[in-house]
Amino acid sequence: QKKNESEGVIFLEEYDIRAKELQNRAVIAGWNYQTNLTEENAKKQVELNLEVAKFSKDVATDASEYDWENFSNFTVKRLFSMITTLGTAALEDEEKLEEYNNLLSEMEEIYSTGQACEYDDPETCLDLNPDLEDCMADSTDYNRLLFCWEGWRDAAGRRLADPYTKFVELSNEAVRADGWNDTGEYWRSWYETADFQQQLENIYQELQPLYQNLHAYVRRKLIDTYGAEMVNAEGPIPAHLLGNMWAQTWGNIYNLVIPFPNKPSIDVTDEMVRQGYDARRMFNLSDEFFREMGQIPMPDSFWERTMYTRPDDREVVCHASAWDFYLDNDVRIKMCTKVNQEDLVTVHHEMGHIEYFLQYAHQPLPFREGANPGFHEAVGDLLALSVSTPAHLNKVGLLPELVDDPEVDINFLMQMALEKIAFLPFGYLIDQWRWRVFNGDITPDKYNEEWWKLRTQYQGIVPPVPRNPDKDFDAGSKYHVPANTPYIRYFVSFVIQFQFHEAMCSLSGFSGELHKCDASAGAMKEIAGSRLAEMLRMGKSQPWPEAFEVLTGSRAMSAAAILQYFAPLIDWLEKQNENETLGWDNGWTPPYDC
Ligand SMILES: O=C(CCC(O)(O)[C@H](Cc1ccccc1)NC(=O)c1ccccc1)N[C@@H](Cc1c[nH]c2ccccc12)C(=O)O
Ligand SMILES: [Zn+2]
Repeated sequence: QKKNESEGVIFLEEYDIRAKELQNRAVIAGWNYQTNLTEENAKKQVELNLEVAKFSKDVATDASEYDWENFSNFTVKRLFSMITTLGTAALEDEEKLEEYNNLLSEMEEIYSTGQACEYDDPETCLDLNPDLEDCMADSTDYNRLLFCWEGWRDAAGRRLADPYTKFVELSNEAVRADGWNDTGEYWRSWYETADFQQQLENIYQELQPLYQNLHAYVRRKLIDTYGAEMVNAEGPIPAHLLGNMWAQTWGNIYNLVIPFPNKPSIDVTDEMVRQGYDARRMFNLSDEFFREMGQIPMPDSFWERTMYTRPDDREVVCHASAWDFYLDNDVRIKMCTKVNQEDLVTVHHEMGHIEYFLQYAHQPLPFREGANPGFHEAVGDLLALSVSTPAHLNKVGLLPELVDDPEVDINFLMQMALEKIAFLPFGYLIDQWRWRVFNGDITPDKYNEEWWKLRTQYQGIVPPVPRNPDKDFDAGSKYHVPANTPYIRYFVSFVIQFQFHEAMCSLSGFSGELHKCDASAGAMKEIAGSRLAEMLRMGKSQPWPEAFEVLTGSRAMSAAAILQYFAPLIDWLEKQNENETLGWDNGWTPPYDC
C-alpha cells in the first residue's frame, strides 16, 4: 500500500530542509576546490559529491514509496518526478562513482593549469587566462597566433583525450542505471520538449544565411590583412585568425573589419582603462543596472565573498562561473576579470545567473533551476543588450554623445554581430558532437576527425596546421568539454535573449528599431522589470513555455527577434557581398609552412 498525497507533502517539506543543508556543504566544497586547486580540496569535493549521490539515491527510494504518479496536485507531482530522476547519481557501484568524480576533478585541474611554453625559452610559460587569450585577441602575426593556438591544444587538449574517453563510458553507464539511453538523452530531457532537436535545426537553418554573409564579409577583410594565399576567398577561414582561442566570438577582430573606419566605434575598453576601472567597479556598474531594471540588488555577502580577479598565490579555475549556496542568500561569482569590454559583458552574464538565484530562492530546492538551461544563460545577456547600446554607454559616461548616423549604426551592429551571430554555429555544434559521442555514433578514434568535420561544416573554419588523429583532442581545449558542462544552452540563450529583449522593450514603452532599445530608458521600465522578475521567480516550477509566456506572450523559440534586431546589417552585408562567394569549399586547407 503506497503512501498518500498528504503524507507526500510532509515528505517534501522534510526533504527540502535536508537537501538544502547537504547541497550547501557540497557547493562549499566545490567553491573551495575551484578557488584553490589542491589535492586535499579535490578529495573533499569528491567526498561531498559522493555523499550527495548517496542521498539522492536514498531519497529517490523513499519517494517511490508514495503513490505520486496518481497525486492530483501538479506541483507535488512535479517535485516527486524530479526527486526520483537521478541522472548520473544512479551509478550503483561506489568505486565507479568515485572514479567518475575523480576524473571530473582531474580534468578540471589539467585544463585550469595547462600552459604553453615559448619555443625559444622553455622557462617562459603562458597561462590560458590571461596570456594565451590576450595573444589570440591582440596579435595579428599569423605565426604568433599559430604558436598560441597550437600550444594550448598541445597543453590541454592532448592531455584530456584519455580521461575524457573513460569519463564518457562511466557517464553513460551511470545514466543508463536511471533508464536513459545515453548522457545526451538525459541532458536533452531538461528541455521537456519532444521535438527539441528538430526545433533547434529549424532555427539554425533560418539563421545560417546571416552567418554566411558575416563569414564572407569577415573573410574578405582577413584577406586584406593576411593575404590571399593564407585566406582563400572561397574557402574556410584558418581557425586562429578570428580573435578568439576557439573562434567562438569574433569581437576582438572588430578593428580589422570595421565597416566605416572614419566613424566612431563602440569599443569602451580604452575608456574603461582611462577612467581607472577595476573589476569591482565593473561589477558595481552591472549591479546598478539590475537595480535600475527593478531586480534584486546583490546582498552584502556577495561583495565580500566573490572572487573578482585571478589570485597570484594559488591555482584556481579561471573560467567564470556563478555560485548558489542555497542557504542564507549566499551567492557568489568566481571570475579572473580583465578590464575590457568583453569582460564587462561577461560580468553582466554572470550577474544574470546570480539574479536568477535570488529571484527563485523561495522555491523548493528542485525548482531552483532555470525554466530550461537556456533561460539561465540568457538573463545577464538580456540586460547587457540594453547596457551595450551607445545611448546607455553614453549615459554611464563610457562613450561620448553619438550623433544619429546610419553608418555609426552599422558599426554598432557589426560589433554586436561579431559577438552574437558569429557564435551561433559554435553554440550549435559543440553538443551536436557531444550527443553523438555519448550515443556511440562518434567513437574515440574518430573524436578529432568528426570534431573538425563539424567545425568546418558549421563555422566555415579550418585548422591552421594538420591535426594528428591519434594525439590531438581539440574538443578538450574548450572548457565545457572537460568540465562536462552542456553547451546547447548557449545556442538557446542567444536565440531567446532577443525574444526577451523584444518583449522587455515593448513592455517598457520603447518604440523604434530594436537594436537601439535600452529598456532602462523606457517610460514604463517598471512594468518590464516586474514582468521579468515574475518569470525568473518561477524557476523550474513549470515547463518552460509557461514561464516564457509570462514575459514574451509566446510559447516557442523563434529566430524572428534576432533577425529583426540585425535587419539593417543584413541589408548592408548583402550589398557588400554582391560579388562574394557565400559559404566555403570544405576541402580547402591553408599552406602549412607560412
Ligand atoms: O561559459 C560561459 C560563461 C560561464 C557560465 O556562466 O556560463 C558558467 C559555466 C559553468 C557551468 C558549470 C560549472 C562551471 C562553469 N555557468 C554558470 O556559472 C552557471 C551557474 C548556475 C547555473 C547555470 C550556469 N560562456 C560560454 C558562452 C559564451 C561565449 N561568449 C559569451 C558571451 C556572453 C555570454 C556567453 C558567452 C563560453 O565562454 O564559451
Ligand atoms: Zn552562464
